[in-house]
Amino acid sequence: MPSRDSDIGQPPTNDHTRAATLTIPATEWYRSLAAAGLRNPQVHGPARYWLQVEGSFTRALQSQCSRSFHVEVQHEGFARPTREEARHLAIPARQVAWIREVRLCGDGQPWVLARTIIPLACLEGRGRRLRHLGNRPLGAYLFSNPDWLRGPLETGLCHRTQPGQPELARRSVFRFGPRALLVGEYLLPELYRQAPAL
Ligand SMILES: C=C(O[C@@H]1C=C(C(=O)O)C=C[C@H]1O)C(=O)O
Repeated sequence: MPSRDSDIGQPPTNDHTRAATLTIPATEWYRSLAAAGLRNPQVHGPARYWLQVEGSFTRALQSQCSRSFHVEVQHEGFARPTREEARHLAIPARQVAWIREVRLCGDGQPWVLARTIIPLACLEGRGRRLRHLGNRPLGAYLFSNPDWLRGPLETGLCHRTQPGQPELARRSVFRFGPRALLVGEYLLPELYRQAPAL
């Protein structure tokens, strides 16, 4: 079912700066790349590798960098997920979650915008660390613990309101027993319009 992402804490979209284009637009999610491809064949272009890469996305981005990789936190804190996100995670619609929005930057440039919804149940015990990641990539936490398992990857088509905003996205739920968190990764054109990935 198509859904809308929230724009929690984002700068106004009529601000014609690069910062304003680095926001997450409303996105429709599809269960497969093929299903999204019927709507937008771009998913079969140079972005395809990034929409499907398995394992740590951070690792994949790091191997594409020639100089450096870093994470820039945009917003982090307790807030309400969108209704669709809450439904997807099977949490009560009004319950707050820890919401983390970051830019994943390669060679000094933003390549990916990421939005992660971390329900309260994930923040207990060792999960307390999830509130204190700062500029350390979430992937390092998730992939250092083999108990966290990723569910199927969905493909997202974004409704851009400005050039330079992400057009294509991917997301998946990570589960550890009864705990589940939702990671969305929105690809900026700078990532896949450069030299072809692997
Ligand atoms: C989930 C991963 O973590 C990456 C790091 C993120 C963060 O630090 O917030 C968010 C999305 C990811 O692409 C990964 O590396 O696969």
